[in-house]
Amino acid sequence: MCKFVINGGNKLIGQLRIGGAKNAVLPILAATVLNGKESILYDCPALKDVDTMIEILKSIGCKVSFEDNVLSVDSSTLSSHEIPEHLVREMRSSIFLMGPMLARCGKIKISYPGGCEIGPRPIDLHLKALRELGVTINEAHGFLECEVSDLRGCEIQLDYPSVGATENAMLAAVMAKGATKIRNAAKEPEIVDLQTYLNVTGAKVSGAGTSEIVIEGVERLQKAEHHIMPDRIVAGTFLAAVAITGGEVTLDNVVPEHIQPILSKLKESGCLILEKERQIKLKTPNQIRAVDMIKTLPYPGFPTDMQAQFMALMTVAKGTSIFTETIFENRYKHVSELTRMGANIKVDGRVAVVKGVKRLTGAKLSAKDLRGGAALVLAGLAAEGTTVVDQIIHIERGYDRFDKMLEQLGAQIYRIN
Ligand SMILES: CC(=O)N[C@H]1[C@@H](OP(=O)(O)OP(=O)(O)OC[C@H]2O[C@@H](n3ccc(=O)[nH]c3=O)[C@H](O)[C@@H]2O)O[C@H](CO)[C@@H](O)[C@@H]1O
Ligand SMILES: C=C(OP(=O)(O)O)C(=O)O
Repeated sequence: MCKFVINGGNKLIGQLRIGGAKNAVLPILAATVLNGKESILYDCPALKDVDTMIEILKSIGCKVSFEDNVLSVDSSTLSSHEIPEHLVREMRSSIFLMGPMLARCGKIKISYPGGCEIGPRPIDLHLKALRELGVTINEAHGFLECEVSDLRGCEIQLDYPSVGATENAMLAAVMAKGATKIRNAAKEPEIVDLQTYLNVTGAKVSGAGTSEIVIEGVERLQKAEHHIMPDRIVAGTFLAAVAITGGEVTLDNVVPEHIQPILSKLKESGCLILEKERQIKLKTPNQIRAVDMIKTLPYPGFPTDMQAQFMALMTVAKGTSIFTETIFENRYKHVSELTRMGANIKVDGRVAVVKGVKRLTGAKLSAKDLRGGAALVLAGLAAEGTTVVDQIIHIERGYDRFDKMLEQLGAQIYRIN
């Protein structure tokens, strides 16, 4: 079992380049099935989830190569519509294969997806959208067997702006007969990145980034090259990591507009932020102040994927902060671990009250999920003494060379196999 060992107390100072976004590359990788040709993706992060998606693509006959953050997929050799269960169970994002496989082959057999334990994650909205496009879905023994002879454009009203359901519906509709309109669509920047990739292949998608997306079905798609957008959650995580240590940083390859809700809370906590076109500078004040309300919401609200890391920061802030997690039911698994370091946090249902303490102390901890695990590393960077975080397999689902990037800023962190 791999672990991070962190000797806390070093201020993080320096400059970093942020890589491509996990939540953009995963649906785009699934989308590469659609064109039946080559797709070349630049700035792909080397993540466990990306490896899993590559394994899935290979298992259904695609040719894939991945070197120096350039990923190439040739889906002309696609030969199977059955996605191996052990791979599907490794991550939630395997569900993104549904839309593209139905569009390309008219069928898919897939098990229910796995992923981090952050509360129930139903897929009813995905299935409802696919059914509206004409798909027949049989659910039995933990598997979904889906078939469609002709996908037909339709109007889809999402009951909730689910990121994944919006993307799956877009992917299925790209080659449907006629036009599809998705109402109450999620507005996350990663959906705009998916639209950009799809349109490079010749799809006709518009409206991503707003709550209404329109897809005019096309008959065939071309080969494509695309640069994956920068990871806004990785950027936010490094800003919080620097702030918790009282440091100073310049981040390159970030889109300030994508992380406004995070920047706004960092400013409230006293951090000085300077924004340029694709760069952010952060300087920490002598004492971080508590931010009274952090409520997670769909984009452009405060991202649930930054709740844990921001909570780590608030454990050493002056004053009391209140978190409300509105997206996932059980996304406070980092709390019991932070408490072992001396943090003062009380959870009642979806609300967590964090009273800042003077210092955290190093402890032996376990990462229970991706962002919660990253939050423990952040706390370890600020703590007195040594912190050991095990189960880092969760962290490595979403952070490419997390230890090396932190080390580049002056952290004392070691990865032990
Ligand atoms: C790969 C990826 O992009 N993952 C992100 C995506 O996950 P994901 O696409 O799974 O998140 P959704 O937006 O779908 O989920 C939001 C909420 O809707 C619920 N829901 C979702 C689908 C459904 O069919 N039924 C249903 O009830 C979920 O349980 C959750 O409570 O958005 C989340 C919310 O910003 C992020 O935390 C994840 O990092
Ligand atoms: C929950 C997350 O991802 P996923 O949807 O891939 O599990 C995340 O990125 O924080």
